[in-house]
Amino acid sequence: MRTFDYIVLGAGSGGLASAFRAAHHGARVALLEPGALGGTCVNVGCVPKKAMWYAAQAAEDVQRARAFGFEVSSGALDWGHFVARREAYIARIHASYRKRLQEAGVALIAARGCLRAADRVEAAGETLCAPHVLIATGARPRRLATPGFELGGVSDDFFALRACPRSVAVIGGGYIGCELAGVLHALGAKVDLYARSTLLSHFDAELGEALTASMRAQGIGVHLHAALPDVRRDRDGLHLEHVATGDAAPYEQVLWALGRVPNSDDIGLGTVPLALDEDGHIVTDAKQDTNVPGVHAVGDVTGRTELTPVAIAAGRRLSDRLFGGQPDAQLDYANIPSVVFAHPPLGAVGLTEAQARVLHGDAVRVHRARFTPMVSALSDHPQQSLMKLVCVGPDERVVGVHLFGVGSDEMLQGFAVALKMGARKADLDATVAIHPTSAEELVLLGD
Ligand SMILES: Cc1cc2nc3c(=O)[nH]c(=O)nc-3n(C[C@H](O)[C@H](O)[C@H](O)COP(=O)(O)OP(=O)(O)OC[C@H]3O[C@@H](n4cnc5c(N)ncnc54)[C@H](O)[C@@H]3O)c2cc1C
Ligand SMILES: NC(=O)c1ccc[n+]([C@@H]2O[C@H](COP(=O)([O-])OP(=O)(O)OC[C@H]3O[C@@H](n4cnc5c(N)ncnc54)[C@H](O)[C@@H]3O)[C@@H](O)[C@H]2O)c1
Repeated sequence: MRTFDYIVLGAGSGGLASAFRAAHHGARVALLEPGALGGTCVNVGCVPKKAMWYAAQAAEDVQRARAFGFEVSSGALDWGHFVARREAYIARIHASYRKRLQEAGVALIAARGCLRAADRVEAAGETLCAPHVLIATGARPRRLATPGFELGGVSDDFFALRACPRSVAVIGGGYIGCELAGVLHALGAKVDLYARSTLLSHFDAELGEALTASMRAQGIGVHLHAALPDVRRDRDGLHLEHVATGDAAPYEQVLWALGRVPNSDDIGLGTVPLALDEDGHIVTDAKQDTNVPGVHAVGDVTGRTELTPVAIAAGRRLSDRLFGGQPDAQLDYANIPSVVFAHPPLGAVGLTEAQARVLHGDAVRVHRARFTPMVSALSDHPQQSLMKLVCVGPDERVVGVHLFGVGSDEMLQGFAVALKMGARKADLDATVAIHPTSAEELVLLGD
């Protein structure tokens, strides 16, 4: 039996970050991973998704260049060529992780881990022992028993595509549904998007409305309040049942994007009774501790804001507390910014207007700007931008920043710092604008 200070299940965003930080503090670490290093984000999430988003942006840039007067033709993307580039980039990330783990002295074990006791993990027939065990096993796409589900694919299958499908039905109006619908449309597929309520219903309602209008203006069929369809294959393609289908039907592909389920069902919870919530997430307290002493969890398996930087930050804080002499280290889950890489992108930090009104009633003041960004005006593109500040109280503390439009993805981070520091609307007003940009609208809302 090998003994360590820390055993980490899962080398995704959270597990890797926590393992590196623990090793930095001098802990002897075992890291267990049956799949590719980097987990969801690197292999079937943020990284290949952003690569496809860049390809889609390039397609839009070609259109724009034509509108500007360049003599360029907009041919289709050689999808296979681009995927080879994308995968080469990912292979470099794998190699870099492998090297860094070696340098840090982390014992990487290419096997699935299974809890046998609070301080014991079995992996590839070997028993490992440590006073602290981290579960960072992530999540996987939700699959339903609905008829014909297997005729469609999930986000993992999207990344396995080697050519652009002619027509696609995307089912699910969350992050992944909106992002992949946008990419597929920009790269030449006819796309219909079906959502059971509105798009991005956890975001400020005006952002979802702006995205819906923008997608429709671009030619994506957006079907809101649609029932979950059954899928049937006919000679001419895939048919959806129980919904009024759009122009792109029948479809060459159906893509399900219905959320994710935690990887908590196959890690030995029969022997170590960790508390789960009703969706199977491992319940953790503010310090990432579970109900079983010595067993901790971070990232998607806990269901607490399923984003890479959140898993990383929680994993690092945990190692700082366990091995770095920082007993109070813990992640503040409030005011986490996030971006949806739609076309155009959108992002938000803090409270939506509706949340602020529930909490603060009449003390809420909203400032917004709707405008045509210069790049759209120059190319006669219908794309609009929307920027919205939600403020509270007589001194108008900024409690929400909501952005839709070109550049939002890169613009939000700095405003998230300001919000976290307690910025007032007057602080934004007192900041001199950078001209000509879209970002300047946020400091000119009072003028
Ligand atoms: C299509 C898509 C796009 C996304 N885009 C973004 C984005 O742009 N920005 C963003 O912030 N987030 C994005 N996310 C979310 C982000 O990928 C996740 O929040 C993040 O990867 C979670 O990290 P994690 O460490 O909890 O889990 P994961 O990264 O999923 O890692 C878990 C690891 O555990 C391993 N494992 C499972 N069971 C065991 C076991 N028993 N023993 C050992 N190892 C095990 C798995 O093989 C996996 O490698 C996206 C997700 C998807 C699906
Ligand atoms: N840019 C980013 O940061 C980014 C990108 C992709 C994913 N992610 C993360 O990954 C998570 C998973 O993404 P996602 O888009 O799969 O989840 P999501 O929670 O964002 O959206 C899921 C969608 O599926 C719908 N849905 C769920 N069950 C359904 C059912 N039975 N019938 C009909 N509709 C149903 C929901 O109403 C929702 O619209 C996100 O929550 C996010 O945290 C982040």
